Parts: sequence; C-alpha cells; structure tokens
Amino acid sequence: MTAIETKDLTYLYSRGTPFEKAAVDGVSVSIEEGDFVGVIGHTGSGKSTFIQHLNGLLRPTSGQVLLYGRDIWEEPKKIREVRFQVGLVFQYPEYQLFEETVERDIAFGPSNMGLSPGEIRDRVREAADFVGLSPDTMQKSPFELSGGQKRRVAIAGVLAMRPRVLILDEPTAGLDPKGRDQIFHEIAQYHGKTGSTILLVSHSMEDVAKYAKHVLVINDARKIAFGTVDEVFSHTGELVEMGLAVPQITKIFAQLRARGFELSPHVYTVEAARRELLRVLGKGGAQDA
Ligand SMILES: Nc1ncnc2c1ncn2[C@@H]1O[C@H](COP(=O)(O)OP(=O)(O)OP(=O)(O)O)[C@@H](O)[C@H]1O
Repeated sequence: MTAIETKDLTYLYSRGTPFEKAAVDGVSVSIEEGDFVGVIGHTGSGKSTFIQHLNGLLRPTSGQVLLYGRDIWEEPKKIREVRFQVGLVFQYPEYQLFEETVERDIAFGPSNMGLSPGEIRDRVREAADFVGLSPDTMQKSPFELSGGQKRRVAIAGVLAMRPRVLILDEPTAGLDPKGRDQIFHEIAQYHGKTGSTILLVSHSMEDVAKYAKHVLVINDARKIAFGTVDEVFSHTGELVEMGLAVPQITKIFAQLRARGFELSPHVYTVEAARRELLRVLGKGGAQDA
C-alpha cells in the first residue's frame, strides 16, 4: 500500500515574485507503507521544503500530496489530523521545544489529539523510554539540556503521537559520532518494532546506506533519482558531480558484487565489509584487515 505520494509537487517561497525559482520543482514520488527512505541532496537543494509538505506544514504552490491515497488538502480543516499521522522532527530541535518541562513537551502532541490523561501518561513514558530519557530528566526544562538530549525530547514528542509516517530532518546534525549512532539505532529499532514508514533527511551517506531501503536524491529542487540503496549509490559519477560523497560501504559492496558476492549493507559495518573484501581478494584474513 502506498503511504505517501507526491504528484508534480512544486513550491515557490514567494509566489508572484519575478524570476522566483521553485524550491521544489515538479517532484513526483511514491513511498510504500513500511519503507525507510533516505532523502539526500546538497545544502539548499530543497529537501526540507519537500518534506515539510508531507505533513501539511507547507501547502504546495501546485501539485499534490496524497496520504494513503487522499489529497491532504482536500479538506483543509482536517490538516491537523494529517499532522498527527505524519510526524515531523525538525532539523533544529529548538523550533519544536517550548514547554516548561520535558514531560509537558513530550505530552503536547498527544494532548492535542484529545487523548485521556492516562493514555497521555503512558505514551509519554513509552516515548521517553524509547529514546533513553531518564525519569529525572522529565521535570527539567528542555532548554537546560545538551544538544543530544534536546534532540531526544524533540523525537519523543513526535513518537508520542504514534505517527504512521515518521519524518526526521537531519536528526543527528551537530552530535558526536556516539550520539549519532545511538539516535540512528533508536530510529532503526522504532522502524523494526512499529513498521512505520520513515523518511530520513541526512547528509551522512554512510548512515543512509546502512539504514535506508530506498533513497530519494534531490538536486536543485528536482528529483534526480529514487531507487534502492544499491541502485542509487551505484551511480557514483552522478552523485560525485552533485557534490555528494558515495558511501564507502557501497563502493566495497560493488567490488564484492562484481566478484559474485551478494551482501546486505544493513548487516555489515564498513570495517566488516572491508575485511570480507580483503578475504575475497585473498589478501589476508579478518585479523589482517
Ligand atoms: N523560508 C524561506 N524563505 C525563502 N527561501 C527559502 C526559505 N527556506 C528555504 N529557502 C530556500 O529554498 C531553497 C531550498 O531550501 P531547503 O532548506 O529546502 O534546502 P535543504 O536541501 O533542506 O538544505 P539543507 O541541507 O541546508 O537543510 C534554498 O534555496 C533556500 O535558500
């Protein structure tokens, strides 16, 4: 079943301005329920503008966004319900946090959904546990937390709505490698546990290769490619031309595949794949790599 579809989606930030260039230009893409899609493209290519259409934060200048087959703007009064179904974690967590305590911040979405106090409490606890926020954090102000903790609160606030589609815009920007790995791990676990559809905007090609099933490439406001991780990352030349680094792991997999080995990037780290390649090439065992 198709979860989200865009048809010829186009957006101009200031309509009517002479020579205004579209920030999203005629993007059509269809994303199946349960997919994990990495959205990549250089800075300013239109990724954030594109995803902000998927939960109705922006309204298309032209074209359509369909959620489970229905145009989300068919009844503009119901756009709030779309936002409960399509959760968006912003690039900058500060844009999302505004309550006095972490607990109230996470409860904001479920409260707006009109759930009972008991249900809200359960969801807040579940979401906080999921992203590893300790109970003593719950009564703190979100603004006194570290960058990594703020991100966790922002993610928990969206998870607490139990969205069918979860969109994360650069959820690990500014974090150290450990914090980044933890957050990606939590997102992957959430995907595995709930089967939700996930769209992840990221500059980290390695992480997109590791976690996503499909990749959407946006360049200069347009869709350049949409395909599996292997399909998209095998077009090394085009990606390099766009200023995007091809993940090391996909280069290694390409070499292994050329030698008849089929491996999945989802179960291999770069180091393990490199060791495998060296073994296949007869250049030593695991301990030598
Ligand atoms: N609020 C705004 N008003 C006017 N133009 C904007 C606004 N937000 C973004 N733009 C422009 O729209 C284009 C696409 O920006 P967008 O933020 O969607 O790109 P992006 O791929 O998400 O970039 P990044 O990777 O840096 O987050 C850019 O040219 C940007 O300058």
